[in-house]
Order: sequence, then structure tokens, then C-alpha cells
Amino acid sequence: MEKNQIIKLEITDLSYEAMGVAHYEGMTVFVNNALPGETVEAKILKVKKHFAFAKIEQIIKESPDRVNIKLNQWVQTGLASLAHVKYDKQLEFKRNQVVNLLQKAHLDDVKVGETLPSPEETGYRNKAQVPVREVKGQLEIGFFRKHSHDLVPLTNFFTTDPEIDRVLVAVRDILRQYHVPAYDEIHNQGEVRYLDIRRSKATGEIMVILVCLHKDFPQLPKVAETIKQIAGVTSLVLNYNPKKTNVILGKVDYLIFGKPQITDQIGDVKFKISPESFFQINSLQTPRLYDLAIKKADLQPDDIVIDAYSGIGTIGLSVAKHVKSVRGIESVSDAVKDANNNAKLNSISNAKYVTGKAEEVMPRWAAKGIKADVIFVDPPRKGLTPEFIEAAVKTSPKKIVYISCNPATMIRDLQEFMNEGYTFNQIDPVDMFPQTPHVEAVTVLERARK
Ligand SMILES: C[S@@+](CC[C@H](N)C(=O)[O-])C[C@H]1O[C@@H](n2cnc3c(N)ncnc32)[C@H](O)[C@@H]1O
Repeated sequence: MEKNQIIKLEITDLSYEAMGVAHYEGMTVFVNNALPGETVEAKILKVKKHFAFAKIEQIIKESPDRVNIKLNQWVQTGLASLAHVKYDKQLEFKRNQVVNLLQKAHLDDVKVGETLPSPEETGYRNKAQVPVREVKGQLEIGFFRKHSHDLVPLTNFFTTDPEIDRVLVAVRDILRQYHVPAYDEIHNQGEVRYLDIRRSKATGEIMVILVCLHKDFPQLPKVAETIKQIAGVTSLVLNYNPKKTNVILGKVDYLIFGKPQITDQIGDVKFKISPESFFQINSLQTPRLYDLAIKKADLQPDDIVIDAYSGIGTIGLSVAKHVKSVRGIESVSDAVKDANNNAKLNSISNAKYVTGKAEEVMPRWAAKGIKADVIFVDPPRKGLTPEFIEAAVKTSPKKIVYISCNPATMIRDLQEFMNEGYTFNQIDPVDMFPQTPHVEAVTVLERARK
């Protein structure tokens, strides 16, 4: 097999990154955009020792699960690399990811629920982080083509709230109007690196963050004055990121106008969100995810609850009024400030959040003899650490509710808890990210022995 060779392939599977999988002369071939059941003519793009990457030249036999989207830019860019698959099949794909991981871990007897569908299949994102680059002499917003930093100009981001798309395009036009340069990442020059926009569905508030190379630039006063005129925009922040880095946000924010946070709501709890704080991006699906997690916790009025990896306290504050007390841990200090302020905002006096790494704070709490009845964990993709797990077990919780955006690390961690005398019998996938291969999942561990 060699680069540029054109071969006929039968697609038998879908990889966890949503690429079609085929086998050819002992090699595994990953075919962008191809679906199981399809026969395609594909061009080889890259050959490794045991596998290769290819792209479709022609579909010879099409899958009935294929959606023929008009523009396949979203698939090309990786922004929505499941957009060519019917929604019910996307849900099945996500459930299968969990089933396959459990099988690999020899945990075939664990039940996997049907994936909870998202109320919105497109336009669900309450936040967009969009690169700004110069393309053919013009400032453009868009998305990087998969595995590259080539910007594909876009104005419809498909999974983002259309109100955010409207503001993205308006801000792009203002930057063009005042000749603000786009960031040039090769020379670490220019000005605007990213547009980061958040919108609350509950209040309609919109925060615009310009991620810039400098703290200030000559056109900023005029740019700010014009952005203020965009309907719905309630604040403008300049995030200062001077480094040559792929990390999107710098460490310092300057409020240019408006409120320093936007206000959102989950159920009947209000949340103020600072620019650096994490907030679940699918507004209508988040309460359904939390309801599922909270139901699994089976909370009692006397329960002491730990909310680990708490963000702005969304889970802990949603349950605080039904339990004795809540303690939260989160590593981003702005998010912790938000969490404690959000407690006050909602007249909650039995919840307290601290800044720190969960894997460091939890062992300190355990050493002090702090006990918990229920622990909620909602870590980033890399999951928990052995130090965290060991300390969590020492607080002797009856239940540990695990919410995860990466079932692979979740299942690894669940096995650690099993070694410590906890059991679980079901995992429920929840679709927080339609049109993408990302899988969210919830489970509850119960203490089987002392
Ligand atoms: C998936 S988010 C969940 C946040 C929150 N539970 C929610 O539903 O909005 C994970 C959170 O963990 C925080 N985080 C990342 N690493 C951490 C660590 N080592 N210790 C504590 N928090 C951490 C992130 O800043 C983020 O707020």
C-alpha cells in the first residue's frame, strides 16, 4: 500500500473518532467520513506500519444511516465529525463506545442504558471559541481543518446557538471595518487570536471575549463602542495571551465594558459565570444530566456531600437545599469565587467551595477525618488519580456518582473503586455533544463492604 493509491474498501466499523474502519491486505485503514456498510473508492493519504489513513473518492454503496448534509465543512473541520450520521445512529454509536470499553475491561455484565438524546440536535452550544486568522488577505473566523492549523472560514458553526453565530459574524465585520489584524501564529504577531462568546439561554446575556496578543491595541476604543451596539451583547472582555502557544486563553482578563460575568440558570438555581470558569455547554441537556446524576445519588436530608471538580458549583448548589452540607473542590480560582458567590446569590448557606487540585485537597480532608455520604466527581477527560481515589474511599461514602466526558478513563477509575470494595451495575450515556463523537456518561458506585 502506498500514498495516493486508490483502492476499493468495505467499511466494517466506526472508530471512536468517527472514522470508517476497513481492512486491506492485513492493514487497518481509517477512512474519513465513511460509514459501516458502505463500499467506497478511497485514496490513501498516509501509511504507517500497521494502519493507514484514506479519504473517500467515491461512494459505491451508500449506508442508509448517512445524512447528506449540504456542506460537509463541519465534517472536514472536525467541528461536527458525526454530522453525516442520522441522529438515532449517533446515539447508538455512543452507547456502543461504552459497551466496547466495558467488554475490553471484562465487565460485560454491566448494563448500559440507551443514550439520553439531547433536546436540541444542532445549535445547542452556549459557547463558541473560534480562531481568527488571515486567509487570502482578509480577516476570517472559522475552524481549523482536522489535525492542522489551516483555517476553514465559516459563518454557520452548526452546533452553536445561532444567536452566537450572529454575534461572531458581527464582531468579525467590526474587526475588518477597523482593520484590526488577525493573529499570525507563525511569527507570533498580529492581534486577535480567538473570539470566545458565551450566551445564556435563560437570560439572553451575551459575553464577548477578544483573545488578543496585546493588552491593548489602537482600534480598541472604536471596536468596543461598535461591539456595544450589537443586540444582546452585555459585556466585552479582552483576554491577554502574549505567548506562542496552542492554549486558547491567557491568564489575565480586562473588562472593557459591561458585567464581569454572565448569569445563567439551571433548574431554579442561578449561576454567575466568569470568563475562565467551566460551564456545561449544552444548556437544555445539562439539567437532564444533573437530574439523572442526582437521582442516582438518592440523597437524604442528613447527607454530607462532596462536589469534586465542581466548576462554579452547579451540581453541589443544585442539591444543597436537600442535604445537610456541601463541600466543593475546584482548581480554577475564579470558578471557586463564582461557586461561593453563587451560593450567596441563591441564599444557600450550607455549601463551601475551596480552590485546589482535587487529588491534593481530598487526601488532606481524609487525613483530617472528614466523612462524606455522597461524592459527586466530574473530572476532565484524563479522569481521576490514584491519590484522589484512595482518599475518597477513606471518607467512606455510601455512594460515589461519577459523571464523565471520557468513558475510557471512567471505566479505568471504576475498576480502581471496585478494588476498594465498591460496585456498580449500570452506565448511562448522555448525549451532551450531538454531531460529535464525544460521549458523556453517568454511573453510581455503591459501597459493598466496609
Ligand atoms: C468537566 S468540568 C465539570 C464542572 C462542573 N461539575 C460542571 O458540571 O459544570 C471539570 C472541572 O474540573 C476542574 N479541574 C480540572 N482539573 C482539576 C483538578 N486537578 N482538581 C480540581 N478541579 C479540576 C476544571 O477546571 C473544571 O471546572
